Amino acid sequence: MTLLLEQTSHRRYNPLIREWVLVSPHRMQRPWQGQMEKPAEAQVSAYEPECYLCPGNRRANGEINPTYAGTFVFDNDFAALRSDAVTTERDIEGLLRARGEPGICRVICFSPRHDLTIARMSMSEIGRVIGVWGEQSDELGRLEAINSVQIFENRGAMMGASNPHPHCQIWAGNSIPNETAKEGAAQADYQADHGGCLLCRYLALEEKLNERIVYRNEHFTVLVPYWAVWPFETLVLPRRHVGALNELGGDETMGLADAMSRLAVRYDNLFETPLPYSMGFHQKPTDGQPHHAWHLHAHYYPPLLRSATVRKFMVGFEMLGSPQRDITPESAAQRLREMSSVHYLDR
Ligand SMILES: O=C1CCN([C@@H]2O[C@H](COP(=O)(O)O)[C@@H](O)[C@H]2O)C(=O)N1
Repeated sequence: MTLLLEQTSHRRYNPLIREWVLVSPHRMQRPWQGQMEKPAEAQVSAYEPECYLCPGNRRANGEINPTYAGTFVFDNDFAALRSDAVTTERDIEGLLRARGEPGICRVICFSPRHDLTIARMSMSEIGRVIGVWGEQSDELGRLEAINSVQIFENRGAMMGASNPHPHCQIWAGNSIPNETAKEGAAQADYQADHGGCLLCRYLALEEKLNERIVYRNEHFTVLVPYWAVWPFETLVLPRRHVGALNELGGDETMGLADAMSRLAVRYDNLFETPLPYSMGFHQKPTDGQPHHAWHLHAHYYPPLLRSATVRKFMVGFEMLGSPQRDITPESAAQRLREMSSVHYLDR
C-alpha cells in the first residue's frame, strides 16, 4: 500500500521565511525517559506583596509602581536596547562586522491582578491591552531612530517569563530583526511575483481547505500553519489586509481580543495547565516605507508536546539541520478545535 506523502517523513515549506520543516508523523510513540517539566501552577492570589509588577510595589530599581487600575507601561529597568547606543559601524575584512543598536524596551502589565492571564481576562480588558499595543507601536514607531516595534509575551517560567504577573514586552529598535526582515522580504517578493498578498492568499486557501483552522470570527482567523514547527504552534491572521495594530478598527480590535481569548482558553485546556508559550506580533517596519505587502499577524510558539510535563526541544538536528516536528499540523489543529471553550478552572 503506497503511503501518502503526509503519512511518512516529509518536508514542508514555510513561504514566510522561505525555509523547510521536517515532519515525522510516525514518531509520537517513541518512549520518553528524558526531562520532565514542572507543570506551571495557576496563580491564585490577586496581589503578591513581593511581585515587581503588582500595583504599589517597589521594582528592583527602587521605583514604586503606581496603584494602577488598568494597564501599566514602564521603561524596562534592565533594557536589552539602550537609546544612547551609538550607530557607528565596525567592519574588519567584511568578516568581523558590528554596529550600534539603539532602541527602547518597555514592559506592559495587562492588569493589576497578579492571578489573571489572557485566558482569564474579559473581552474589554483584552481589548484595552490591544489598544495600548497600538498606542505604544504608534508612539515608538514615530521616533526617528525606531524602525521596528516588536511586541511579545513570554508566558510561563518554561518560556523564560521572569514573573507570572500578566505582562508583555516591547523591544523597539533601529534595525529590522532577522525574522521580521525575512518575512518582509518574502511578502514583498510574493507581491512583486504574484501581484497579491502572500498571507491574504494563504488565508483564503486555508479557509477553503478547512484542515488546519482552529477558530475564526468575522475579523480574525486562528490556524495551525501548514509549516508549523512547534507542536501546537498557531498563526493569528486578520482577514483584512492590514499592516499594523494601530490600523485596526474598533470591531477588529474586539475581534482580535475574541480570537486571543478563545485560543488561550483552548491552549490551557489542552493539558489542563496554564500553557507556556512565547507569542508576538509581526507588524510592518516603522522606517517610513509603505510596506504595502505586509500583512499583520501573530505567532504563538508553545513548547509542550505530549503533556504538561513533556516539552519539545529544538536541539540536535533542529540546530544543525532544520526544525522538525512529530505530530502533524492537521492533528494539532484538530486537538485544539476539540478543546472546550470553557476554561478548565471554570468547570
Ligand atoms: O523590577 C523590575 C522587574 C522586571 N523588569 C523587567 O520586566 C521584564 C519581564 O519580562 P519577562 O517576564 O518576559 O522576562 C524583564 O525584561 C525585566 O527586565 C523590570 O524592568 N523591573
